[in-house]
Amino acid sequence: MLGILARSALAVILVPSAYILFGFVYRYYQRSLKFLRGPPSPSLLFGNDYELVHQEEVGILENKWFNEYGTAFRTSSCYGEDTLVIADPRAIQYVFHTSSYRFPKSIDSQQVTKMMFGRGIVWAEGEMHNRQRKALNPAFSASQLRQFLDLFQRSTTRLAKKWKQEELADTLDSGKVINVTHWLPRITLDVIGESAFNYDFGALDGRANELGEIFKHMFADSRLYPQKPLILWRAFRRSIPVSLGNFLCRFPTKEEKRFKEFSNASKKIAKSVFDTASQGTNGEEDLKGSKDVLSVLLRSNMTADPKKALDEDEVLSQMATIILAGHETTASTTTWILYELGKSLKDQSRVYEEIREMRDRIGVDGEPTASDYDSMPFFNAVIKEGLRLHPIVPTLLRQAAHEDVIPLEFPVISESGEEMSQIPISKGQRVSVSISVYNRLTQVWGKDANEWNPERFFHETKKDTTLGVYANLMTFSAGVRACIGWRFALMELQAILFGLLENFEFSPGPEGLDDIQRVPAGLMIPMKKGHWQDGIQMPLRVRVRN
Ligand code: HEM
Repeated sequence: MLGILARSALAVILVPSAYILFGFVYRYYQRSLKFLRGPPSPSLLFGNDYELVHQEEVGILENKWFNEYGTAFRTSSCYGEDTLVIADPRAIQYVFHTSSYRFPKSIDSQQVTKMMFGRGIVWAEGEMHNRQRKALNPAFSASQLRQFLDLFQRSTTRLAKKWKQEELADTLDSGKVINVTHWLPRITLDVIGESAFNYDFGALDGRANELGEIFKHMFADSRLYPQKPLILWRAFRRSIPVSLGNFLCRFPTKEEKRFKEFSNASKKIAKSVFDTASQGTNGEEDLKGSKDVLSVLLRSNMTADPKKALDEDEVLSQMATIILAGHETTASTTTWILYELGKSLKDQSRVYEEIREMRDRIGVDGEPTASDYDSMPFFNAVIKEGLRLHPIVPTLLRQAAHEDVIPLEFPVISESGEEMSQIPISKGQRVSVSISVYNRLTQVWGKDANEWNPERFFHETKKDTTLGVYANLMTFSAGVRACIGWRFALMELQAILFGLLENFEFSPGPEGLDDIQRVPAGLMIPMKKGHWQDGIQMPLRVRVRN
């Protein structure tokens, strides 16, 4: 009996150890990028992974390494795996535009996105992704989005009113320091509730709701500075056969349970709206007047070839996806733009001048149209510059579906001193695409690429390689799975920024803004140096304009 137990225990220890050892050897010889230069690996077990996810601010290490090794280099990952890190424009164009689905998301990204969003568009790959994207496209067309403009403007007016009546009532002249990250996600959550499925989260009114509670600090609590065992566990799950790794995802870690809770809660809300919408007796007729994303999706689903229509779980997963992808992203981007304008009062005044001119043109009670916003040159240059310097998804992970050769615009020097203008990779190679570094490449954006300078968009030179969906930036990603909501986000940013900057002036509080850090938590979130226990922070002095 003891013999059987001892042998079983030995097997439990030996089989995974042998597997890990085999993985080390296999990866070392088969998927090696040792011909490329890169930083030394500080640990056999963790490679550079631990220091990368524990850096104080997003991109510090990557920037240092790009300066040292060029726009493509190698880092070591857990268990001896090599990762190819790229910020080279042609390489990114090849991976995202040219190769279509040949560089799917890495296994670990897929595992985490499934926990967060279910079987929705962010998780789907290949043909399934193509089918889901086609079903969602009509809901994000330019004409459809123009109908949301009034919602963006109404919500901004409500926030401005709230600040004037509650936060700033007794401080009309001097203003008051407000943590804007407390407010902006509330307005974007309300906007996404109404635009995605005609649902009132009541976040701006401070109404408690299950989703809001789960979401509070979700990224900071679950993705910020993961402990060593968690890093090893995730790396183990991605390096075993996919079906086994996916099976292990049924036993989520404490952090991952938050993602699952979020996904379940948002699907629960979407389900009630979905049931009401799909129980209408007249089907398509009942949905005709509704312009929210869910109604448009259900309408296109009813007319689609049944083989291509989305099933109920897929529809609900899209809603969970849109709630998350569509609210925190826009709120954070607005936060970073206000931060930059708080530091550069000269630029803020210039934007305000444009707003005043627009106000004179449209009258006191008028609201700008989409083309009015687009006609404000400096205002839009500020938005582009904010998106460039602060891409809130700083890195995307991909994995080669086949053996391949990635071309480079800026050749790199190999370990043996040769110039390389392309990089051969094996099937399964992990590729980490650094959006934050590409967006600051001096070769693309000029010598002052690390500085805030919206003017650069007035003197743009033709780029050798064009990328992304907007302003040659990678902030909304690129290619077949670029952000489907980029036009939505842009219009929402324009409406919120116009409304807030017309009513308020933003400046640094007494403690200044030097301590604000861009903390890596999957998304790039602002926190105060030495005050991480206080959560997400962007304290700005807000003064009502006379
Ligand atoms: C400033 C705001 C935003 C930024 C910076 C942003 C950024 C991104 C990025 C980088 C991706 C690619 C993710 C990946 O490949 O893993 C993405 C995808 C996506 N985004 Fe956005 N996003 C923003 C706003 C929005 C909004 C407002 C919505 C919806 C209302 C939205 C919906 C989506 C969806 C559904 C995808 C998945 C697309 C696909 O895989 O085909 N995003 N976004």
